[in-house]
Amino acid sequence: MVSIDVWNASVDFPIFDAKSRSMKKALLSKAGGKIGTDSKVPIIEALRDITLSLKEGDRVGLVGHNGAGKSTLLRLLSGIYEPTRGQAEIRGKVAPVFDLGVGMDQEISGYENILIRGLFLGMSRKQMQKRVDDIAEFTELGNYLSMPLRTYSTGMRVRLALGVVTSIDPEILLLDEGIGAVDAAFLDKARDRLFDLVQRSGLLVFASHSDDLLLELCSSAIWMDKGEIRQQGSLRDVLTSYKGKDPFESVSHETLQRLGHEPAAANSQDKA
Ligand SMILES: Nc1ncnc2c1ncn2[C@@H]1O[C@H](COP(=O)(O)OP(=O)(O)OP(=O)(O)O)[C@@H](O)[C@H]1O
Repeated sequence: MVSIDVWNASVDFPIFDAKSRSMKKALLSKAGGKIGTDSKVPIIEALRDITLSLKEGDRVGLVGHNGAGKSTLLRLLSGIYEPTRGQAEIRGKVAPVFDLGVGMDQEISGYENILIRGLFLGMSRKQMQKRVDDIAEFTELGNYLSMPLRTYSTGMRVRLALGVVTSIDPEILLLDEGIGAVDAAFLDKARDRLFDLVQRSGLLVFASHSDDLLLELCSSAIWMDKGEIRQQGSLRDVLTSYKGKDPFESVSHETLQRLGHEPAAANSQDKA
């Protein structure tokens, strides 16, 4: 059974090269996590006293301002970061998709990168070999797939990375917003694959600043604020508190249609 449980977890980052007064002062003036100044070394408290319990079937959106702790929380939930205090227990195989380019090698071909990236995301060699043709077709990269990755444009890299990421079968899928930042035309093409990916993943946590993507992929949400959970609940409730207005008022017409909400009906309270 897939699940993630976190009890009173905190993640601190000591900044060893920020000893001078001016640096401390500069750090103190920045937005983001709290900066402790009790010790000689400034400490950024990226996460403080996080308690949450996620189970199979959960589709959780992570929202919050820049530096609120969303990426750090994703790394804690993936097991990449150990809590400085408290505990985290992760049951299930995690596919962390924080940066589309991670796990790619410049010197090897697109085909070889498909395999390597798939292994990195927890798939077996056999599973990836079965998916190669489908991924190749999706990317529309043709003969380029036999060329080294360093010959690709940025957009071509994104196509390849997105093709691989949307082909995996994750138990726990942790997505950072980068995936929403890809070229709009290609995202349109990738949308169905992304949706299918989320459908077949056991548990999703998705950090994003895009209401449209959150509404399409998530049903509940966590609002992070200065390293703490400020609110947790249904996606619509959390987004309404965070943004100060109902997200259905500003979401695009296309998204409303995809969600099966006509604009006129979307304002009624019983739709969620
Ligand atoms: N490796 C690190 N070393 C030091 N401080 C860090 C590190 N990673 C994150 N932080 C700090 O932790 C806090 C939370 O950062 P995090 O990246 O989790 O925020 P975020 O909510 O994902 O922000 P954004 O929306 O801008 O991506 C910030 O104050 C940031 O400066």
